[in-house]
Amino acid sequence: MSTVSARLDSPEGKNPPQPVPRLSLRENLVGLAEMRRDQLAFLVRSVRTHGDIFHMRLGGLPTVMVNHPDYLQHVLVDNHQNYDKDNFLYRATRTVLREGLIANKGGEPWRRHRRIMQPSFSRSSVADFTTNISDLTGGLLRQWEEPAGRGAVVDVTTEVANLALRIVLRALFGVDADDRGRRFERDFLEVNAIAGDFFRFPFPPLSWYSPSRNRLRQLIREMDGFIAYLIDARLARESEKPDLFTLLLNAMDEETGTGLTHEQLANEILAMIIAGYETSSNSISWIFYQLAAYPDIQRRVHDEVDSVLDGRVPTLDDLPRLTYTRMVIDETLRLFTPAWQTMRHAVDDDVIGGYRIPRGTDVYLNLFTFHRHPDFWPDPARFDPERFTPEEIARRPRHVYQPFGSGPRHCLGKHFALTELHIITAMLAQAFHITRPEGQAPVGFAPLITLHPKGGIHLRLHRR
Ligand code: HEM
Repeated sequence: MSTVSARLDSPEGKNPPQPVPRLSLRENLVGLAEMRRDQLAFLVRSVRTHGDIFHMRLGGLPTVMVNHPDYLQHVLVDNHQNYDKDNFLYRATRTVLREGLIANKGGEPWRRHRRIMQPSFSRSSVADFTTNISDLTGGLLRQWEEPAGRGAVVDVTTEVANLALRIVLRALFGVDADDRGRRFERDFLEVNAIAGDFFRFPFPPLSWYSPSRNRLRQLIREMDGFIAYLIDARLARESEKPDLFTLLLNAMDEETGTGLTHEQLANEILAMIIAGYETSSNSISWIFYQLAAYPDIQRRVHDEVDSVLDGRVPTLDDLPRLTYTRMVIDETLRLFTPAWQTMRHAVDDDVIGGYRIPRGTDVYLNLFTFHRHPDFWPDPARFDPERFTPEEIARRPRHVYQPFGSGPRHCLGKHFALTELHIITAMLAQAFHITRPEGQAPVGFAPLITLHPKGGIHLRLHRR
């Protein structure tokens, strides 16, 4: 255990809080260059060298990185009132997502929107979406039969991104994505790359005029155009039952008696779509990749879906019995956490694990390094679904695993996403045996604002 973790043993208040250990000027300068070259390697090396809490310059800006479960619990849950999203990462993200739920700074505007949207994402509401998920997945699997028949390699990442976008649009707003959906995906991937670069090296500012900043503005305009098109399409027809769109449209602020403005509505829709398809589609890509990489694990998933489903399309009631499939999903979300980094801003002075956090500090939480913490995950880089048996889960402190975050700002779409991943993985396993193309180099990470497979995942499908 690192010396920094050991400090947790001394109760706060007994000893005066210490300043957070700082990287030297030289380490920060080397780090700035290394971060641009290979952000993940830099972060992994930094926590290995400096422990669970340290002050560093992230992209040149002062930040405190925390990497211990108790520290994340403190920031996200126990003292969450002291931490909002008025920080470097979310200020940059707000350029795209504006004041939608994910990037919203916090406080009453966030609470009000969360209250409005929460009921549509409860476990029972998600049940209504499952048929859409299995219908749309069935459609993609049918399309894949032809390339599978001739042994072709499929661009899984692109196809699955489109599937996840269509699922979120259909489930939440009742409309289908046409070619505009494909364009939106391409636009957002480019936005994600520009924003990821900016996070590594925040110059020039996003508001400046330079080729990449102009391009960003153009992409945002195109994405806004897509949202306007969706809203118009939705308004043009009656919905049989109240959907999220209707709820948002009719939402009233009890204090002022006013609803969401057109602009706020559009911002929420954009945020929901991006949150809803980007992270899920990356997860599905990585799940497929891991199944192809580990034939024994894939065989166990095949056996499970065959015995539980016996050829049927999975329903919500089947999911609790697809336990091994779920363990594969959980382990994939540990190692390939798509929403891999977040930040908070200390509103007031605080103490984390005996260290002083002055008001105004940006705190960086990185789930990529966190989910590889060697004190909690033996042989952390190894892919091993057995870590998620009920016994193993019970043996670990609860908050060492949080692909969906925790506290009041945890993922609104967690049940939606897990249901989606479970159904899609089970249906894929029913239909295909998947392999990696011969001689394919291992797929690396592209650390954008979300964590992508570099170059996408391409796999060979074989009909079962
Ligand atoms: C595997 C898929 C997903 C993962 C790993 C994921 C992960 C996360 C994480 C870690 C956060 C918290 C970020 C923070 O604390 O700063 C978050 C927030 C959020 N997620 Fe997800 N998410 C996924 C899918 C979804 C889906 C499908 C939706 C909606 C359809 C969604 C909607 C949201 C929203 C609205 C927030 C912001 C909540 C708030 O600030 O109140 N997510 N997600």
